[in-house]
Amino acid sequence: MFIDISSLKKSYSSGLVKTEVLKGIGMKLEKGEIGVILGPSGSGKSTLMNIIGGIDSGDSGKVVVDGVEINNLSSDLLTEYRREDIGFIFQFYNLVPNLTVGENIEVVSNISKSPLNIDEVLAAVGLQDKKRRFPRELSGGEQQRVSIARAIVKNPKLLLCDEPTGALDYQTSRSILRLLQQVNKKYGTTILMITHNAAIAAMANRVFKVRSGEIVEATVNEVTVPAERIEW
Ligand SMILES: Nc1ncnc2c1ncn2[C@@H]1O[C@H](COP(=O)(O)OP(=O)(O)OP(=O)(O)O)[C@@H](O)[C@H]1O
Repeated sequence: MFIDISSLKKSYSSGLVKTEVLKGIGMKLEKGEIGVILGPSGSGKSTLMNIIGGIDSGDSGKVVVDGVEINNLSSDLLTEYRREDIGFIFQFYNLVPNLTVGENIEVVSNISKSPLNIDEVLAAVGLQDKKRRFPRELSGGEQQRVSIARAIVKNPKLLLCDEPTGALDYQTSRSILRLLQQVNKKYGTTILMITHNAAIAAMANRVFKVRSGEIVEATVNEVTVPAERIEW
């Protein structure tokens, strides 16, 4: 099992008030699968994903990714895990505004142990002719493609996507989802994606419904739907 989480708990305290955000999460995803996390605002989706990505840590429970218990890693090893193994994609693309498309990808590839070729990655996201543009000269969908290229250039084991289509219109969203599916196929990258949009679940191998810090339903799709055929 590539991701194997059990009894994961996490609370945040402010003053005397303690809020339990994750109340004993259990979740499994196989290598090469696409998983979708669905749930209302504030249910704990981003907290869960941030713990899986080594940005945040759980209070108790086990989080095993590719055989490594990441809750026990030293801070140096956790940094290495985040840098080498995880690609992050967010709703707002977080590109560096004064670097070109090529340079935005290069800064990540430069610090990676076994990066993919930048031009190959740009071609994979359909932006080979935009390498010298700046982010402000691109549409939202194109900027998200750059952020996907930046995430995959390090050839991560796991791609974590937090509402990757949240800021995009319908057609652009579908093309981004299609691209993520293509990345999953081409590079065998395991993908875990948060969304509010239940229709997107059809493209996933596994779907996790989160409510108030608990997984209330985990389903396996025997057949997945190509993103271009999903409608909402
Ligand atoms: N650093 C923090 N300190 C205190 N509370 C936090 C912190 N991060 C998250 N929370 C709280 O934890 C709860 C879950 O937040 P989280 O961002 O994980 O939810 P979410 O399901 O991703 O929501 P959304 O869909 O709106 O992004 C919320 O009530 C939030 O206010």
